[in-house]
Amino acid sequence: MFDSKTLLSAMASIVLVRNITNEVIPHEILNFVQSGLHHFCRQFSAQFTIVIEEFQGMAKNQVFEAAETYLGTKATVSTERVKVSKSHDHKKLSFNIDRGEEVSDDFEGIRVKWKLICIQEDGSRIRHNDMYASSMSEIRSYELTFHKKHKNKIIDSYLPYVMEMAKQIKEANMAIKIHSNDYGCWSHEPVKFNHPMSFNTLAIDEELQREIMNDLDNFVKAKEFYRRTGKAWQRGYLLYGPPGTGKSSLIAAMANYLNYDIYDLDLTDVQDNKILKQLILGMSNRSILVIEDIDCTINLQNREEDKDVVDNGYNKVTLSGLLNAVDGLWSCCGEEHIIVFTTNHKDKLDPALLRPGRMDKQIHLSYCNFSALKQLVVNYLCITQHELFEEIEVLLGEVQVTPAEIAEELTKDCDATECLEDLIKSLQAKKMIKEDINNEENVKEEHELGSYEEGTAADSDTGSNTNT
Ligand SMILES: Nc1ncnc2c1ncn2[C@@H]1O[C@H](COP(=O)(O)OP(=O)(O)OP(=O)(O)O)[C@@H](O)[C@H]1O
Repeated sequence: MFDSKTLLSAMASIVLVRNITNEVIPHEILNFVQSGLHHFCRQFSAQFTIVIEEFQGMAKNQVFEAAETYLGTKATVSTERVKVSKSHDHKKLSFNIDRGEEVSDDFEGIRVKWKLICIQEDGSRIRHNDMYASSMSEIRSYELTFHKKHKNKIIDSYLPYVMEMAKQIKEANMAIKIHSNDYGCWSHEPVKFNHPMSFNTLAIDEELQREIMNDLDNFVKAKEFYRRTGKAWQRGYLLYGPPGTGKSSLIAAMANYLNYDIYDLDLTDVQDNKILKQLILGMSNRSILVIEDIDCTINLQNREEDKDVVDNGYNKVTLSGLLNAVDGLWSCCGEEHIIVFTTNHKDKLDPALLRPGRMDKQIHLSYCNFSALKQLVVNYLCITQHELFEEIEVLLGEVQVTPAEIAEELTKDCDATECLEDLIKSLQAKKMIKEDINNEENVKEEHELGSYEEGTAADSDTGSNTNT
């Protein structure tokens, strides 16, 4: 056996020979010999390697980007070293494999190996502990290695799978943004959408909630359906109901559920139809266009008035312009668009806006029922049961109260019982007002009826007199 001295001197000799070789033999010749050797060995190898470089000319290689994202989810499992980062735009931490690290993955029973290779422009490899390697001059690539016999499967199925998975991971990790329009274009710096409303906290009828969620699920999966039927991949929703019944809250829950950006369009700030079209074209895929209080938006009530609108030179967006932008030829330029109109007065809208195909789903958000109340109590008071529930349920059947009004009562700074007692008092007060109004109306009706009867009695008296 070797003693440690012999071993040390052997290693020192190897290093010396390597250094001398590196210095005496020019770099180009060394590279040539190395690659020749690799080529020779590859002929006898059962392995096949695909190289995925970071850049394709000046442009980023999308396969590299996808691999980077996809491998981030594998890195924490199968490597000993990972890089971690988080950008402002991301919801969660991102993991990446480090230089020279290897990650294995299994696809339909095939084992593949990924390795991140970093090479400096002079051709030397950078390892993860190369502290002084300049990142500016490094050329990165992934090597994907697997058994030769799986070549077709990896190219035809595995790589597309990696691309698709990366897309999904990216979309799920992107923070939602809310965009607003200003001077004819979307703001350059959209705001991070931090609205916490979700379908778990939204207080609406359970059945309605299930229906909406199913509708959204089906929409997201329906790419092939829209392609087959020749329709733009978009869906229109009309949310209508009194103020404070949760129209904006539902939009927030939809955006959070789908992880879609929101484009909040203020039509009063859009100068004409052309700009409106540009704004809609400027939306990204997988997003929700929101036009709130459509009934209050000037000049949109009636298509007949379009001519006057153009003439008055003030706000030139017309109903036809809006309808064209939303479902005309240009609407097909984007994908996965949801368009939401809200109104407190559905009856004021032009029927053209409501026709099937434009507003695929019309959702009535109404006053609070008992199931919605229970959700609000869970949200605000963190309780699911209370002895006062029975009384509240009866009162909710007798008065109309919006979720917003109830939320206000439940956010008062007191304990659960006090809050519910206050809520009962406010419901009783509403009930009394309603009864007073009803009484007044009854008295008025009786009075009118009395006058009418007196009048007809007088008429018939006169009539009989005349007849006689
Ligand atoms: N269905 C609901 N579930 C939970 N909270 C609700 C609901 N409806 C209203 N709220 C509460 O009331 C507030 C106002 O509701 P929201 O803005 O969603 O109503 P809206 O119907 O859009 O009103 P408006 O027509 O005035 O725009 C919300 O911030 C939320 O706190």
